[in-house]
This record gives sequence, C-alpha cells and structure tokens, in this order.
Amino acid sequence: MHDFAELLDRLIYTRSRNAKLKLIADYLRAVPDPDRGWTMAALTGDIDLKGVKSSVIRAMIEERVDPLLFRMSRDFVGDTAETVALLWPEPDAARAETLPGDELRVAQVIERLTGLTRAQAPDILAEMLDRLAIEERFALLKLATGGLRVGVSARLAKTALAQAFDLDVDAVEEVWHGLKPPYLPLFAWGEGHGEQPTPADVPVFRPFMLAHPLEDARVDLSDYAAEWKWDGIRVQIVRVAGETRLYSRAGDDITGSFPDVAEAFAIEGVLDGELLVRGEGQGGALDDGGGAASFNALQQRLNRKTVTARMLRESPAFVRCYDILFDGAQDVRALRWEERRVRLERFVSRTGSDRFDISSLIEAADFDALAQIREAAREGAIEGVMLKRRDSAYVAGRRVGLWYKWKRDPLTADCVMMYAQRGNGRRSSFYSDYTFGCWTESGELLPVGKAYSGFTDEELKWLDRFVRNHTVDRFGPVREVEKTLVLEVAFDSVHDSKRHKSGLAMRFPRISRIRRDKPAEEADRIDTLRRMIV
Ligand SMILES: Nc1ncnc2c1ncn2[C@@H]1O[C@H](COP(=O)(O)OP(=O)(O)OP(=O)(O)O)[C@@H](O)[C@H]1O
Repeated sequence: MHDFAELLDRLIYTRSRNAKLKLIADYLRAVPDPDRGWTMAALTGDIDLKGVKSSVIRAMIEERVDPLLFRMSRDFVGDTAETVALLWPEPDAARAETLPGDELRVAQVIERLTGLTRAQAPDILAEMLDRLAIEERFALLKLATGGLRVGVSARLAKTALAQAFDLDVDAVEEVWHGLKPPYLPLFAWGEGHGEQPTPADVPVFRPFMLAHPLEDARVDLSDYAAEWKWDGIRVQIVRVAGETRLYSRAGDDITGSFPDVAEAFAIEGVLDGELLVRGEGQGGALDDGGGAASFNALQQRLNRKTVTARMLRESPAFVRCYDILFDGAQDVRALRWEERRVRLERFVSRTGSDRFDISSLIEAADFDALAQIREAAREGAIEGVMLKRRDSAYVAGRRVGLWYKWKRDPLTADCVMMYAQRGNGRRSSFYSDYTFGCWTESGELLPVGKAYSGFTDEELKWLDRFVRNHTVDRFGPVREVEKTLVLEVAFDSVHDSKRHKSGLAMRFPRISRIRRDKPAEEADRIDTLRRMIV
C-alpha cells in the first residue's frame, strides 16, 4: 500500500496535467502486477466499491477513537477519512500478535473491499487499519468510502498508461473494455511480452467521435454535411458473434434498459446513433423517419433498472443512426465520412426493423440558409445542428475541424430568486445555488428551477451578499430570500415535471443575467413558460 498511498498523496498536491501523467506513468512502470492493475481500476472507477457508509465509520470510531476528540478534529481537518486515519491508534501488543506480519498490498485491499458486506465492514476495515501506516490508512479509507477524488479522470489514467508503455491511447481505450482488472494482458502487451489483446470476438465498446462547439465560426457546406442534433442519448450498438450490446456515451452497458432495441438488431456490425423514444401523439412531427418524443420521455426509461412491459409498449425506443464503425467484421473507421454514410444507409435498410432509422441530412443552399433552418426548428427532439467534415475518418475523441455542434440559441425567462444554498468545494462559503420562480395567474410565486452557474466571480460575490442581506427565513442550510431580485435564466427546454410545485422544470438552466433593473412583479409568468413546451 505504500506506493499507492504515496501516489495518491502526490496526485492531490499536483495541479499540472503533465505532472499527473508522469506520476502515474512512473508508478505503473515501477509497481508489479497485479497491484498496478488494481490501481488503474481504482483511478478509472472501473471497480464497484460500494462505499462504506459513514455509519460504519462512526461505529468503528466509537470503538477505537475518542468520539469527542474525533468531532473536534474533524471540524479542523475537514474530512472524515483523513480524520480517522490520523486518530486511529496503534494496535496494542495483544492485538498486534493476532495480525498477519506480511505487508498489505493494494491488490489485496481492493479485492477485499469489493466483496465487503455491511456486517463484515467494521472488523475487516479495523484489521486493515491496524496493519497500515498513517498515510496508507488514509488511502484505504478513501478507497473504502468510494471516491479517490485526486483530480484524475479515467481518460487521464489511460493516457498515463499509454505513455508508460509507449502505446497509443485510443488502442488502450479499445482493449480496455474487453478486459477486467487487473488487466494482465494489457500490461504484458505494454511490456512487450504479450500480444495486443483483441476485442474481435466480444462485443466491446469503441470510444466515440465527439464534437466541438461551432461558436462564431462559419463553415463551407461543400466541405461539411449538416444533420440535426437529436436530443436523445448517444448509443453505440455492437453486434458480434450473435450477441448485441448497447453502450452509452460513457461506455456503460445499457442493454438491460433497452431490450426492445437490442433484440431488433440482428446484423453483425457497430453503429453510432442517438437513442430516442417515440412519444405519444408525436409520430410524424418530423418528416424523416417518424417523430421522436422530447428528452423528458426518454428519461422515464433511462433510469430504470428493470423495464416493465407497459414502458416497452408506451415508450418504444429506437435508434436514429448517424455513423458506422464496423460493417460486418470489417473496421470501416478509416473510410471517409461520405463512404461510411453510403455503408450506413445500406446497413440500416438491411436491418428490416423500424427500431432503426437514419439521421437525415439537412439540405441547405449555403451557411446562411442553414442558420435560418436551424432557428426555425422547434421540434422537441431537436437540439440544434451537427456539422461533419465530409472527408474525415471516424476518430475517437474531439478533434478540431471534424465534427461541430451548433446548438439552437437557448430560451430565456425572467425569474425571481426565492431560495439560496451554499455551493460545494471552492464555493462552500458562498450562497451560490439559487432556486427561482415565476408568477401564477393569481400572483403567487412558484419555483420553476434551480441554477448554480452562468455568473462571474464578481457576480457571485454580489449574489452572495444579496442573499445574506435579504434573508427572511432559514430552513436548515436553505435561506429564503426577499422576493425582489430578477434573474434572467437561460435554458435549453422546458417540460412538465412533478419536481416543482409549478409543474414545470427547465433543462440545463443557468443564470444569464442579473436584472437589477427589473421589478420583481414584471418577471415572467408560468403560462409564458408553459407555452415554450414543445
Ligand atoms: N446527428 C448527430 N450526430 C452526432 N451526434 C449527435 C447527433 N445528434 C445528436 N448528437 C449528440 O450530440 C453529441 C455531440 O456533442 P459532443 O460530441 O460534444 O458530445 P457531448 O459532450 O455528449 O455533448 P452535448 O452534451 O452537447 O450533447 C453527441 O454525443 C450525441 O449524443
């Protein structure tokens, strides 16, 4: 555990991406299997550490640490895991006798934590804490409480691994999903005494091609094809050796939530597209391939572990396909977009199922005409326009100049601030999360959303002061404020929701302006928002 604890400690105090990469790469070269593989699993979040509940930690503390001392120190240290690590007493001689003498390795620690039940947790954690030095205890408790929080993303960890062994990061990404921790074949390949692991006979995820925002740029439509940006969820459909799997944007396997789509996909290959549901009464709203319901309808299906027969009947899912990565067993990612598009059309028509259609191309004479078409599109399932370079290969990640997303201008409404809460982390001393409302017909203010972004640091200070000086009541951490401040809120769409008393909720709300000039009575009415539902 020593090297692992030292790595975490250094990562916490390192800001620079390059320095982080080097720390992890050096570690991976120096530490043997299977420890380095388990460390990668911890850094990438590839293991299911359930997270030991704080009640378990509290019970352990009561047995071994003075509770009063713990409470005082916790306020000072600010982190439960760190406080326990600091205060954990050395085992007494009798206890020390019962402990195994050998060093506890990170692989053992993680393996034991992944199988941990609630009842076993206090004894097993106490035994491990007794065997570790102080910095290592901190590392153990971070693992046990389910979050390393050392500022390393899965992608950064994989990039470090690629650098450590001089591999291509996208190749690492690709084999990664076919392997399980501690990824022994991957390290063997990296060190040159093993073949590149092949994902050919398992339906694995391939990293998605992503887009840059278009911002104020213009493109020439003879170089770029335009498509609608559908407001669903990104999906990769993979079929190999008679097995179909669906993967989300993050590479999670979501086949279980969409069995209707998976069952309908019977041809070998890998497609990229947007998962949508057909909403009631929305069929035919668009003239290409039938209508799609807005994101809200899709969300009903997204978060369910088990899908009921009723959901399958009322909200059938389908995929609007926009790219092809494998045509049968043939990898077509290196082909130009135009050629892939021809293959895609052929592939989709061969599926013979209405669960798959093609994201049609937008015909526009030139860029200005496209801009007009984009502004006029108000269908719920359309979020804007995508622009794709006609001659580009399918490459993982975000590359300048290949794919652009050009979202529709956001909607805005003038709302009145109602409640405020403190933020997290750097913002924990500021009232930075605001709930705001709009007026009903009868002059009552009802909440319609909550936002905590869109303002500058200066504005945040101003808003924080406003909250503190205009508090009328407090409920735990929440302050109710005088209903006088108008906030202009930008949002992507609005939909029916039970979350707020107003019956409405906004998608991606952010504060676009503080309207000190506008009297609260003149803020928008709920009816006005309701009319924006598509
Ligand atoms: N026709 C389309 N072609 C490509 N992507 C599309 C299309 N329609 C909708 N999308 C969605 O747009 C996203 C493109 O933006 P980006 O690559 O930046 O991903 P993102 O980070 O998920 O973006 P966002 O949150 O803006 O949708 C894709 O991930 C995909 O889900």
